[in-house]
Amino acid sequence: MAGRIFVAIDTPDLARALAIGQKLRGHAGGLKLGLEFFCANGAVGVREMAGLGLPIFLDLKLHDIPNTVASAVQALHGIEPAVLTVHAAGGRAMMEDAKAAASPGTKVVAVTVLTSLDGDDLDSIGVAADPHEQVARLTGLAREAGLDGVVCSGFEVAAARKLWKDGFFVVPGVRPAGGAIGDQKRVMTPRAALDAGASILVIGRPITKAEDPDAALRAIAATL
Ligand SMILES: O=c1ccn([C@@H]2O[C@H](COP(=O)(O)O)[C@@H](O)[C@H]2O)c(=O)[nH]1
Repeated sequence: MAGRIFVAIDTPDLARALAIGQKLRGHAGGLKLGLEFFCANGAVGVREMAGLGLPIFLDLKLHDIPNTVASAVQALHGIEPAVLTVHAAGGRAMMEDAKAAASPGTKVVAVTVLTSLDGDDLDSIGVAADPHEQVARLTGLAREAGLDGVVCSGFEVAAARKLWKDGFFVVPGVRPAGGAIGDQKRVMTPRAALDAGASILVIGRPITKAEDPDAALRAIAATL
């Protein structure tokens, strides 16, 4: 079950990222690298992390006009991550072009509603739907665009999977029972998120900020 945990290595420091990745390589299902890491280290840093031998999830959350996103995805061909994110709010054409530009071995998944947002946040940016409705809407759009799956919270994943039985569902906003939530708002435990239908879990700080990240990962895996 630990193989379904992708650890978010959110640091601009390549040496630190490599050190954490090295500690986790025996138990993590993969490593997720985001904007913080990519802005500091680029493709060269991603290749170094890939050298640890774990699948790489490149969480760039691309969101721009279709041509720009497709060109950015094309520019990643030397990396070929296992998973790449775009924002579903970029629209159907953007998602179609992102998928068409990706390497065949890369799953392209769409972020629906960030797990750091709740209904009030959606309201404040002019989205009348609640997170549940908005995730369902964007999941349908991502499916129509030919993507491989979506990113959503554990609260929406069961309904999203009903809409897309063979979709790939990435669930961040995951915390062990009683763990600090930080900036996340729609949070679920790892066990509950898998039971609800997550394909993989993304977990960052509860593991990377622990004194012993591998022990923290194994403790979470033991709850699955
Ligand atoms: O809706 C989303 C999409 C992506 N993320 C990313 O997942 C990790 C979560 O890290 P934690 O430390 O476990 O909170 C982080 O890299 C986010 O960029 C997300 O949280 N929610």
